[in-house]
Amino acid sequence: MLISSRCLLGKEVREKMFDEFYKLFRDVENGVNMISVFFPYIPIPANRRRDKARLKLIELLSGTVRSRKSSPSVEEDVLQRLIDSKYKDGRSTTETEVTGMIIALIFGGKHTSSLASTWTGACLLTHPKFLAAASQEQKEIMMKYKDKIEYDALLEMNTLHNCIKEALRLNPPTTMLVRKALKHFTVRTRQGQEYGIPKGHTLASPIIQNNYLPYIYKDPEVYDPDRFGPVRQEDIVGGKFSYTSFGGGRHFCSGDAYAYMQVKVIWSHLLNNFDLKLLSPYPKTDWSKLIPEPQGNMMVSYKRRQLLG
Ligand code: HEM
Repeated sequence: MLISSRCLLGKEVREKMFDEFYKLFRDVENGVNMISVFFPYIPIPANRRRDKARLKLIELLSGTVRSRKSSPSVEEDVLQRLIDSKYKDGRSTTETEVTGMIIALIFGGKHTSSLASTWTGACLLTHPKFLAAASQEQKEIMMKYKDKIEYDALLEMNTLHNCIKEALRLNPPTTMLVRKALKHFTVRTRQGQEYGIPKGHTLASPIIQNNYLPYIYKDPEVYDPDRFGPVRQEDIVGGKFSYTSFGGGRHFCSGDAYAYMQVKVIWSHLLNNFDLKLLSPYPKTDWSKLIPEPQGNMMVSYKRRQLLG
């Protein structure tokens, strides 16, 4: 959330109202659960808190957007980009639109990225071979970049990238891709069966099943980041929609590069500065959550090494 608040929300939120924003955002998150997907306005306490918090968030962000719009200074963040954006017909974005988009971006990106970090940790700390490979890569890159985690350094972290990607294959934060058929079409399976999809029907594609297909991923249950390495490239060999943790097609996640960046910053810092050990077993998944997360607490012991930048 701290990273998001810097890059997406801007310095006003980060410097003046981070705690308040964070608390309100948590109330919004807690109001988005399985019940609220089916009954979004059912009058339960979580939904009441969610709606109250959303109104307050809008008030906070609108104030920031208004003062930016009337100020000559220009900030370097997503909030500013949205404020300065124009539609094809030349119309500027409104306060309400910018505020809504910022809340949607934080919503789409915060929980997913923090879970990606958690699952990456759970996978790395239970797979010494890949933990060693990721740590070795950090040593080499930090030596090259003189202990600074810079943008270019992050782009070179291919081993860590694949470790994150594989953690997300096994534990995708989004479970389903849902689409409405705008026209009738036919789907043919690998076995040659055909299914007609009538216009107007809703289709759900379960990411968790796509990511475990045995004809695409060798030993799909196994955590094996090397499957994405230059030799095997299982997701590319498997075809266009083989890896769907970030969706696919027109609505492919627009924050995927940013998400990898955030998780790499976190794990690069941890791998370089701490000796970590997972004390609890590899967590089970809590499927009751809209965005499935590790069940219970993950206990990690840490020993600080010499602190790098
Ligand atoms: C590990 C982290 C993330 C995962 C696993 C993830 C996953 C996804 C998935 C599966 C979709 C497609 C949804 C669909 O097709 O129905 C999606 C869309 C989207 N994501 Fe992410 N996401 C992540 C991080 C982020 C971040 C950090 C941002 C922005 C800051 C973001 C912004 C978006 C947006 C705006 C869309 C909608 C794109 C569209 O409809 O055109 N995501 N994401």
